[in-house]
Amino acid sequence: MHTHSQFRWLVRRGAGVACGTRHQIWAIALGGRSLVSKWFSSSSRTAMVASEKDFENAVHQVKLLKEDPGNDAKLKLYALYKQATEGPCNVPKPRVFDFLGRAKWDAWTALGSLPKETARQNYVDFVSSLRPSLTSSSGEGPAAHRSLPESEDVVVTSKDSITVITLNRPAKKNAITYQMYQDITLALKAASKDNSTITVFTGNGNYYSSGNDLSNFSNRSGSLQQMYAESALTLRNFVDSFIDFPKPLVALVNGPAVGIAVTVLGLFDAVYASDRATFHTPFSSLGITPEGCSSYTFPKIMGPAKAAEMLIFGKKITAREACAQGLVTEVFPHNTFQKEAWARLTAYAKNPPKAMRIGKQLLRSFGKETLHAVNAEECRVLQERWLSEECVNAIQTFFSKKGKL
Ligand SMILES: CCCCC/C=C/C(=O)SCCNC(=O)CCNC(=O)[C@H](O)C(C)(C)COP(=O)(O)OP(=O)(O)OC[C@H]1O[C@@H](n2cnc3c(N)ncnc32)[C@H](O)[C@@H]1OP(=O)(O)O
Repeated sequence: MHTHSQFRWLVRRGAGVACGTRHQIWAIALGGRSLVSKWFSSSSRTAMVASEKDFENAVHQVKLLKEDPGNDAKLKLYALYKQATEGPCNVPKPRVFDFLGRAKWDAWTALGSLPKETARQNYVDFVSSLRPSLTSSSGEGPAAHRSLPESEDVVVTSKDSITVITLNRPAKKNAITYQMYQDITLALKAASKDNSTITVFTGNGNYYSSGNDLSNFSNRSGSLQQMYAESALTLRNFVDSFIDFPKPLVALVNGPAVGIAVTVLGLFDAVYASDRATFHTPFSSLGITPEGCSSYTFPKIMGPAKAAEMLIFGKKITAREACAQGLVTEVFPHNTFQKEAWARLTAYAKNPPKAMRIGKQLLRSFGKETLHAVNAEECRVLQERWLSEECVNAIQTFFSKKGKL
């Protein structure tokens, strides 16, 4: 049996505007029914119908809000979410002193019999009207020595027309937290629009990354199903941002790489590795399954047998083996790795940026639809695996210090 304390999820930021209970973390000043009616009379005219995916994405975007959008907006989001997912208000009116409950109930009730599809579309439209404040931490424009101001764990800098995204949790071997998935997604979105020519990924310290932070699956209240659904969506958006990245994307693998830090390498345009790097995807021993589109890219890159050895049997390979199998572009001696790799990148970054971008498009765009489908399926399967006894036991074993790789 799983207990909630085993799985309490570490969410550092306010999270779901969409969920009724989470709204209670906001001190909502009373909006009143007339104000609520005004919102909906203006937005219910929309004729388009948002897809489930658009809606899920909008819900996810709201969780990434960097700024409080204000009480009116939060009530509007709440009401539209409830209408889109449950239909017309179906709960009793809260008591008079339950101000917050009343405000929410009023907002939802004011939507009357608005169809679910229309509410979904209005939610998506409204979220996109909030967008400027959603991405404020990773701002666009010239990439002159900027970093994500709120994130110490994912640092974005700029050098010689190259945007560098550095995983910066060396004490934890650059394990990727739930927040870091979101920060990286935002950093890639920003890098795709800034004036850099190439984007580079690397790690600070002796590890490139130990993959998913295994404490992402601990200490969270709420239902497991909801937590895993949110995680699957976050993962899907994270991987989508690699699939869709429009400029040359290069990994500088400075040390061992584990799990998702390895799998997404199949979506990079070049992978330069130190000879101290190793590549390990211990999914089966963790009771989970491949992600990062590796179930598709790895067999294509290295052939099905070598891919199975890594992804199913969890064989750890050296940088030289990874190079021989086509996952790594070139290996450098550790002592000269930074110097040699950066000399190469600085020279490449002087190429005409449009030509590089269009060249990448030609190489990659035809497989994109398949990659998105693979990503969706891998996330769906993982969502089920996270609930499995095999996975729960593996994570417990890691934290009881018996189960190191
Ligand atoms: C939500 C989306 C999910 C996406 C699905 C992704 C799947 C994956 O990525 S699967 C791969 C997950 N990663 C692992 O299983 C690696 C687990 N870590 C280890 O086995 C070892 O830590 C090591 C081999 C990577 C390094 O061993 P060692 O050199 O002996 O260093 P320590 O174990 O002492 O590590 C120092 C410190 O860092 C913590 N830590 C390292 N990796 C992780 C991690 N992945 N998650 C959480 N914490 C990690 C480790 O616990 C130590 O912490 P302290 O004891 O507090 O110092």
